[in-house]
Amino acid sequence: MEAAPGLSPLVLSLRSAALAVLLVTPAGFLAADRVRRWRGARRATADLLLLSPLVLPPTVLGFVLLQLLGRYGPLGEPLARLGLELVFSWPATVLSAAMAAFPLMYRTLLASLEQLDPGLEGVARSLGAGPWRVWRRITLPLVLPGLGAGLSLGYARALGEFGTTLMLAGNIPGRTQTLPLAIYAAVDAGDLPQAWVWTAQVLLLNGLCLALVQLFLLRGRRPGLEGAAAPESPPVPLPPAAPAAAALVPFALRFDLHKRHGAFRFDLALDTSCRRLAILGPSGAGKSLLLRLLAGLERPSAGRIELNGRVLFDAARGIDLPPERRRIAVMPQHDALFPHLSVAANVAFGLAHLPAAERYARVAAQLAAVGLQEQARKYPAQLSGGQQQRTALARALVTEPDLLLLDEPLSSQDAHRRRRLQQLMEELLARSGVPTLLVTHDMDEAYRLCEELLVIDGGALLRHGPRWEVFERPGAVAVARLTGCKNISAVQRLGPTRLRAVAWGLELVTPEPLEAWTHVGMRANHLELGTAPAPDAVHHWPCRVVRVSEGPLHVTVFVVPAAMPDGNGGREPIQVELRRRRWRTLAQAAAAGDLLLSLPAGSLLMLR
Ligand SMILES: Nc1ncnc2c1ncn2[C@@H]1O[C@H](COP(=O)(O)OP(=O)(O)OP(=O)(O)O)[C@@H](O)[C@H]1O
Repeated sequence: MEAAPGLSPLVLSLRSAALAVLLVTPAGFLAADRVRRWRGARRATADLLLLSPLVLPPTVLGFVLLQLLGRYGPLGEPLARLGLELVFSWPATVLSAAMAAFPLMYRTLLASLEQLDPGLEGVARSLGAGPWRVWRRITLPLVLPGLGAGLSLGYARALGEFGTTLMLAGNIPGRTQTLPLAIYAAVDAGDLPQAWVWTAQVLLLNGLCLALVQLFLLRGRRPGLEGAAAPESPPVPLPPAAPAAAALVPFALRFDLHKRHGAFRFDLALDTSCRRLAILGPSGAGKSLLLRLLAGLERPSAGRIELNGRVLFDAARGIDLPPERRRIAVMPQHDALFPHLSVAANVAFGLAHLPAAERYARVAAQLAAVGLQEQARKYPAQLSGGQQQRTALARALVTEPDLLLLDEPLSSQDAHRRRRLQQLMEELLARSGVPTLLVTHDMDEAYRLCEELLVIDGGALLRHGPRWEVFERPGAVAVARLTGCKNISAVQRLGPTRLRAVAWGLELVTPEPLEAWTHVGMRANHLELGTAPAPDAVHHWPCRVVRVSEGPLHVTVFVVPAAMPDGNGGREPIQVELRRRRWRTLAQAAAAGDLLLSLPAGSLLMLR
């Protein structure tokens, strides 16, 4: 344990600081990785404790350590019995330096870890990577610049440690006299030239460390990967569709999930064999939470998940397969591509278990399927938004998962790109036959891409059924609204099949007895405007236009029944959606007040 007498302060300092940062690196990593997942009081307390060596006077820290580790201290005594005496020996200089370096290492790593896209690690797990591989291939490379900066800062701080070292290790020349102590001793002895020699060494070393910090911080910005984003490439010509082999494999998803997040309760059960299911719901309904629970990225408090007969989770039987064993791929809202890996490496990430030749062939085929062969060597930051989405889709599909979870995959795209990506997605999903759960706010997307709709709100099921049925018979006001019905009114019962729609002051005859219905709805694009009643109209009313909102293709016309006074008596206007061309032919009649509003047969939604 004892250093050979006569070691120079420079060597002693370099050694203590190096051993100190070696000690605090894993500790700082573990602490930062743990604390980044905490919030609130737990987080604040941990931060306070872990950063305290930074703010406590070093002599106070040294004194406390001396009391703990001294020969008669609560830790020193058992150590002494083992023949280990820490105080006033060179290991005490290492410990003192470690106390100084730890908070800087911890803080720098925490900042780096918090800058990581939280979706990356989850996506990597869902692609079959275990926690260790995720750490090695994703987390570590991405926090490497932060780690480098933390090491340099910690080393610089450890080199300069004085107060704690003096208290705990003493100032023993050749054994515990590090550079700061040597400067103090030289000044004390009036040997200023010697003090300057040591000072120059400290300044040089610290300067080097700080230069390294800057270098690492610059590397953290990865200028090499931030080339100009590519312009959107032309539409992808897909080869003729081959029959989807995977579509022949029967699909069955059964779950009954329960989870609480504070006041939010999630209780949802489903049994489906539909290969394309869209999940609709307002913001905060629990859509993303459902995907996280299914993928194993969050643990339900109770329940069961069964996919194609495989039990993925069963709280009662203590089964909880980790995400990498569920064969459920996730594509989150913001594609979560691994920024330090090329397009090809991103796509290959989930194929690590395959021999290189097969992996290469599968990646090449998948890149061709999404039209990205030319971009294989590029990094995500060099791609356009649409290309990034295609890469994320390719990365998920290439693993041939049993289930693909798409969380608003196109929400960040502009309208033009969105339509093209939608088409591509429709083709790819049909061709691959991979069963898909799609979370979306876009009704059109849900209808085009999926066969069944699941409507949820407040963590509970509102409606589940084939898409046409949910659209045509939504049943509940919330479902009608969520599926885009813009005209909804409470009703007043006038007879078994007669009612007044209160919001519009209109009398209506219903196709079925009123029963428990409390509201009616009329979809804007089902209603018709014209100078004569529509041929299949069950109701028509003279109406007056109160406002027109023009889109590039469609026009929303707000009308009120003509009989109503100006200002429509506080009643709501009815929205009618028409193609622009059709509206142009009606403009004159609208100006003359000759318009009729028609409700075609079968268009009245009965709601409760
Ligand atoms: N880790 C968490 N801690 C606390 N609350 C959470 C957590 N995860 C989800 N919640 C709560 O659960 C509810 C559902 O969240 P979720 O993200 O699933 O909504 P969503 O339907 O996907 O909404 P959006 O459409 O806006 O993405 C929200 O009220 C949210 O505050």
